[in-house]
Amino acid sequence: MAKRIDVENVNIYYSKFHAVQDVTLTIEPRSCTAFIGSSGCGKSTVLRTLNRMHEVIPGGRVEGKVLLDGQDLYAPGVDPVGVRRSVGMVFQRPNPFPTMTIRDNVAAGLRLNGIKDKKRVDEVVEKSLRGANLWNEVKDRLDKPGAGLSGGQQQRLCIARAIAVEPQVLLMDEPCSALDPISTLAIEDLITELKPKYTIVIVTHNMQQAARVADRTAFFNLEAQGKPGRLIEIDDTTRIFNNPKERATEDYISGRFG
Ligand SMILES: Nc1ncnc2c1ncn2[C@@H]1O[C@H](COP(=O)(O)OP(=O)(O)OP(=O)(O)O)[C@@H](O)[C@H]1O
Repeated sequence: MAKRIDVENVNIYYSKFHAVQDVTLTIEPRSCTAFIGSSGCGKSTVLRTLNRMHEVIPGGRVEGKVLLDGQDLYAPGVDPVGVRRSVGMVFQRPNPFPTMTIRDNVAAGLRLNGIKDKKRVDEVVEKSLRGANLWNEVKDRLDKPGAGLSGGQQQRLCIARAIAVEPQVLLMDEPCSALDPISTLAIEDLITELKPKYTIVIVTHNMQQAARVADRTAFFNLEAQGKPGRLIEIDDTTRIFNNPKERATEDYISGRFG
């Protein structure tokens, strides 16, 4: 189910602004890769090119290739909606559909995919909520609004919603930044549990978090304000944190910069 992602010579623009320059990297399946780096260096922008969300932004443009198990997501004729189905995304702020029940939040994507049979929908809802470690907390209130859950529960609901459609890749853009430490640990545990089945990419400002959950870490940097962000290096997380190849990475990791 999990797929390998190869990013090849990707340049990313917001209208005329060249936001990210010439990124080439590989993201391995059945593992978690963290994107770290100082504010504005393009981590979220790169993340959004992995499921063609960048082009939803007016003026958003991508050059280069993003291959999912060898298939270019940007090749002519590829349907971006299909791409977003196989490459799911969880955002910084939990964003359940506020008026929908917990059950309907998880089932939303299934219905869009044409799965309407109630028994089947209920099975997938339970499996997804169990997968997101939320089932025991919500099984007696599936018909209550998703907005009534705590922030941490809402974020796990969003993860359940994302995994319900069985994506091959899960992108997470600072998924814990709005959460308290206990909820953050719950999400980190969940990432560790999901890793064997998915390709996970997480943007995080929290270096301890990257060290805890990520097998590989990519460090991005800005040469100067107004210049495009660049990938400095990607390597095993232990290597990035203990023995990086590049001076800029070491400066960032040791807090001398950023
Ligand atoms: N919608 C947008 N329109 C125009 N420029 C944008 C837009 N979103 C981001 N940018 C610019 O692109 C660059 C990269 O932004 P991005 O949000 O990807 O960085 P980041 O590393 O994720 O930052 P942070 O850690 O602060 O979230 C920045 O210069 C930012 O101002």
